[in-house]
Amino acid sequence: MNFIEYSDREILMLELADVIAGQLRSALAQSDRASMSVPGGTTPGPIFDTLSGVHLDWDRVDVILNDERWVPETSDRSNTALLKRRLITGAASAATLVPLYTDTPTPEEGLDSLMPAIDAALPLDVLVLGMGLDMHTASLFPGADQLELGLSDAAPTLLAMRAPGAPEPRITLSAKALKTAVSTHILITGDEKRSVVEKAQHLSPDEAPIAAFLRHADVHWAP
Ligand SMILES: O=C(O)[C@H](O)[C@@H](O)[C@H](O)[C@H](O)COP(=O)(O)O
Repeated sequence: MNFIEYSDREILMLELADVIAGQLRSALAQSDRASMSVPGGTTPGPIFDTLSGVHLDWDRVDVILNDERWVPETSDRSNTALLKRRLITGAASAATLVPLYTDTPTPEEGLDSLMPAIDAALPLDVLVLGMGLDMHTASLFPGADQLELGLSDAAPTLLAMRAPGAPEPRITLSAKALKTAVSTHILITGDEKRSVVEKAQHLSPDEAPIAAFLRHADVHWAP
């Protein structure tokens, strides 16, 4: 992994937003459309705030979550609601948010209707991943029911995922779909996540799913 250390979180978020904007611009210079996949959770909000104000041809950009909790947008656990509030707004409101949730009781029932639009937006130009202290990324959790398939070369683009560490059922892009990205950034903060990512380098993806992405990733860290 290429580990990049910043003096504080504010600088990390501003600089990474700038890098991502540059990579989207280059992709748009070479192609009609560009695509980016981003995590939900608590860490990336400030990057979304900055990116949403950046001027680029957002109407040619597809944005896809890495994963979603199977909850409606009214829930404060909804990653879709987070993106609508903090990324798909301002200048970036012209971007297309490719849905990763539909109103069915289970993610398994939503897969078939969501998959075609995600497939159409692949391969990814830019991938941003988060990481949990249990070494999960996207909803590829250690011990998850579909982890083996989610990490395999035979994986479909999307999978439903249930895991002891996840409070609700999830839907996630597979490692194979996420790895289509030209550029991969892993965004982590705090001392605990730094030691976890260092440890993950020496583990296999079935123990530490983040390890599936480390080799070709820039890992961005601030205390
Ligand atoms: O929906 C999610 O939970 C995410 O996509 C997930 O993979 C997240 O990136 C990590 O859990 C880190 O989350 P924090 O940033 O909240 O620590």
